[in-house]
Amino acid sequence: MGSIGPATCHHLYPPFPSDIPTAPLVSISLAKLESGDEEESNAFFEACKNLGFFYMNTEGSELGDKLIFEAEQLHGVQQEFFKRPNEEKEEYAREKIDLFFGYRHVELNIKEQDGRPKRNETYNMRKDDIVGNCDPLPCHPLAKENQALLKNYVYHCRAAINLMVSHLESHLQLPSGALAKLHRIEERSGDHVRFQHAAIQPYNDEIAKQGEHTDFGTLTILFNWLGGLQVRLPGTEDWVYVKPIPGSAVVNLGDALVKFTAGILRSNIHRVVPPPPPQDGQQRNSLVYFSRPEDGVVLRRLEGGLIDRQTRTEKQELELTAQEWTLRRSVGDLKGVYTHKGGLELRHEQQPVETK
Ligand SMILES: O=C(O)CCC(=O)C(=O)O
Ligand SMILES: [Fe+2]
Repeated sequence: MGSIGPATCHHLYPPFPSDIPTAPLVSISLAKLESGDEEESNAFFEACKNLGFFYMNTEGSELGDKLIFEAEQLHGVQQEFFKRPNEEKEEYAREKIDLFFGYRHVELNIKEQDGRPKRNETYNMRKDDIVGNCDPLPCHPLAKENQALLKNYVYHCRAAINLMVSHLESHLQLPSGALAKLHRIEERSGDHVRFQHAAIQPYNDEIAKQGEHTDFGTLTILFNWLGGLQVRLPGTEDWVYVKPIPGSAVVNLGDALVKFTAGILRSNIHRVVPPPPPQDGQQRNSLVYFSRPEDGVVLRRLEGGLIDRQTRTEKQELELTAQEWTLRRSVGDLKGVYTHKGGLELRHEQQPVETK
């Protein structure tokens, strides 16, 4: 026991404060899920129903070690990427290459030392390009140079996701493969790796509100080196920080799993705000793997197992394919928050700046 996993660079940043309330995420051991540990699997399912967020502790798992090692490497790549001149990054702007994949920035009302507006930035890299499912979109040279790393990272994230999906199938008493067959890696989907960058900025209520969201897809694997992620605790209006833990990823569930399970599982509302002091003088980068059902999969309740015991609502929900759902949620008419029980809560005032 107590084997030392790959080194992380959390210690290079000021520490996360010890005197603020934090979100009560349970920690689920990847190694125990891999070995089929029943108690751990139950704890995992409870977390998926109750908060929709948990830590995935990678300790003692070979797959986990690979994920940590690669996430640290990609963290270095993203830091280098965001330092590149704006004009260079903008060559891969989503406006130029794709509605959803590519580089995007949002200018803030505050300026860098050189007088240019500060920006929050994202770079979405499509899984299908990385694993070779289609003709790739143009991509930044740094992504090209790190193609092998990105590919390994995608496969390892997907291995962890497939494992979690198989535990979900068994708890939901669905036939083995019922969810997995909607998420085949060789099929086109909205899965992507995202580099994310937030400039040093003061807390702004308006911006914080605009960023409130649920993720659209299946499972999200997130690596954070600084605080800033907040979840709203179920049944309250309280936003609390998620403390980054070296050696653990944060995993959260997306809307697709809520739809498939008629609300058994939870995609919890969350947002990103500036890191809490003493981390507030730092630029913040996070690394996200979003998994989504295959493009053609219609998002609606599945048949069978525990799902059949869920009440059927009168309200006719829109039945869209995963691809339509993502586009309409991100750049179309369905922006807002998908709630656990109540369906889509539209927020028309929300800018299409944060796509999940
Ligand atoms: O940066 C983070 O910590 C979370 C990002 C997030 O929630 C998202 O991109 O959907
Ligand atoms: Fe998110």
